Amino acid sequence: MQKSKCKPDKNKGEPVISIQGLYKSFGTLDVLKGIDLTVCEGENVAVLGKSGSGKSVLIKIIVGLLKPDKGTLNVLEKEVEELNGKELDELRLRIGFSFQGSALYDSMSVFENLAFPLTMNVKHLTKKEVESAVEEALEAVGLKDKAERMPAELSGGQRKRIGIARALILKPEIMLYDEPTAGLDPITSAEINELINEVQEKYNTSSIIITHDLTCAKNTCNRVVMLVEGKFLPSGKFEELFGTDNQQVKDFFNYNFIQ
Ligand SMILES: Nc1ncnc2c1ncn2[C@@H]1O[C@H](COP(=O)(O)OP(=O)(O)OP(=O)(O)O)[C@@H](O)[C@H]1O
Repeated sequence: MQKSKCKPDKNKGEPVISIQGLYKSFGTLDVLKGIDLTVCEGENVAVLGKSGSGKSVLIKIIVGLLKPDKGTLNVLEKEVEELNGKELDELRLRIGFSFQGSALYDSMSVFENLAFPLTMNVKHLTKKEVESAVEEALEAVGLKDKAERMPAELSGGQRKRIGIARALILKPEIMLYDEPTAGLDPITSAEINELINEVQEKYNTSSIIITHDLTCAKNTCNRVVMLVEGKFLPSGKFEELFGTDNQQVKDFFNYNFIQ
């Protein structure tokens, strides 16, 4: 497959996600109707779209959890549809997923939550190596002192941070954030936005950030794409999209509060 070029940011590198002509339907419901998307190394891209527009379906296709009906999908130089189960698992280890609800194991301490994906996926690590990897991930999210806490003892913002630390523990090349600021107050949301930017800088991750939060999109993303009726509107910097004449974009922006 020919890779598309990245233009938006002069500092950004080669494409790490390249999607062309992607279609997905469920029965008579046509969700994705010819999606093209390129995400470059070190780039943060926000995917906006109203509820039910297909953002999660797109993410699931990217990580191989759903098969597209048509189209090509290249992730980290792998043609996803050609991978067998083992190869898909290997690819997924290079992708960090920050879930909307943080998805921590309630019966495990913060330390155990972070150590778990590491010991499951990397063989022959010493106890000391696991401890130092957990410590580094906790430090990256500013919660080094919370290793012994249980998830129930953390605030919503702290749980989000731990969820991000867990996604970072395997040093992913791509981060997928699903509504990273949902349910958080404006100050905590701003802290999470800052953390997303720190992760991008420190780990040089490329990210897709699914969000309804326009402040999050504005403050964390190099580029914004908007999913409308199964297709992406032309992408651009946040300000370009904000200033557009397109009525669907204007409606979306009018309905979503921006600070
Ligand atoms: N496995 C599935 N089987 C049938 N329909 C599905 C399946 N997964 C998603 N859908 C449908 O596809 C559409 C898009 O769903 P999706 O979860 O991607 O929306 P979304 O944009 O992420 O919404 P939200 O912002 O509310 O999370 C919805 O109508 C949903 O019901």
